[in-house]
Amino acid sequence: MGKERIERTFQNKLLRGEKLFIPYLMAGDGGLDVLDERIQFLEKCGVSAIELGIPFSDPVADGPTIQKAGLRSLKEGTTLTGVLKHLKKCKKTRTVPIILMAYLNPIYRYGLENFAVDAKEAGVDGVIIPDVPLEEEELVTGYLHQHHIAFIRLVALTSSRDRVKEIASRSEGFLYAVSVMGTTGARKNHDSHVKDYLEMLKRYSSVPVLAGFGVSNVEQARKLSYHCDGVIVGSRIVELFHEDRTEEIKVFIRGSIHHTLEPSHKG
Ligand SMILES: O=P(O)(O)OC[C@@H](O)[C@@H](O)c1c[nH]c2ccccc12
Repeated sequence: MGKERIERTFQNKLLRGEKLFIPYLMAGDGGLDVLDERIQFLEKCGVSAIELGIPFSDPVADGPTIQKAGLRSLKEGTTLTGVLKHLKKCKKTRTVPIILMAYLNPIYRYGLENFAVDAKEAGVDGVIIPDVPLEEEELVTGYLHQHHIAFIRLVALTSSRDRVKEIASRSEGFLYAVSVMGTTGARKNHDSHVKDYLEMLKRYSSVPVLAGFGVSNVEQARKLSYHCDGVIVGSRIVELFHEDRTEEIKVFIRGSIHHTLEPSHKG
């Protein structure tokens, strides 16, 4: 359960020579009824974990695709409470680790301690709260740790080396390497210095490093994964589910994970 489950699952895949792939889903996009079916589909595709977003009215880090999905989900009446209840109901049939992604506001309103208790009960293994900076993280990490939930940290291309070292030394589950400047959303390509950034993170981090933001095809996933442990894909997956193009999701995931001739190097 929790942090250990994420780390064990990832380690097993890496040892088999697979790259990691974490798709992002907006909970409640298409209604909560389709959530379980989508999770099961992604499990069958061989994903390493699923990042499940809680819709929020003011998603500062999100680009247009995820913003729109959030609005659709809010229209369906999705709440954090509803998502946790749903996850709890379907807990037994799931095998893949679940990482909840929420802005601080809904969690704060829920109550930090209640959130940790209920998330644990619902089978949540890790949490990403992008608007909690390093300096404030103790606000949430105490409760999360009590319930063995991983607090997944993000680093940005603009983070200073000292900050990167500090974040990497605290990281648990995996380290989320934000690989573009700006908001979430598909991009044509990544800056050439991203590979140096990923390799630097690999040197400092004791947990797997995954690159996210702007990854929208197999070629990009492979290129980035070559320099780290895998990728996180949001906007493209959200779009393909919305358009019912599930076959393309399968091709994207399978093509991204089974390609490791060389393992990423660790210093
Ligand atoms: O959509 P992209 O560019 O593929 O990026 C992943 C991203 O969507 C997902 O991890 C995410 C969605 N909302 C976020 C907010 C902050 C950090 C990460 C996220």
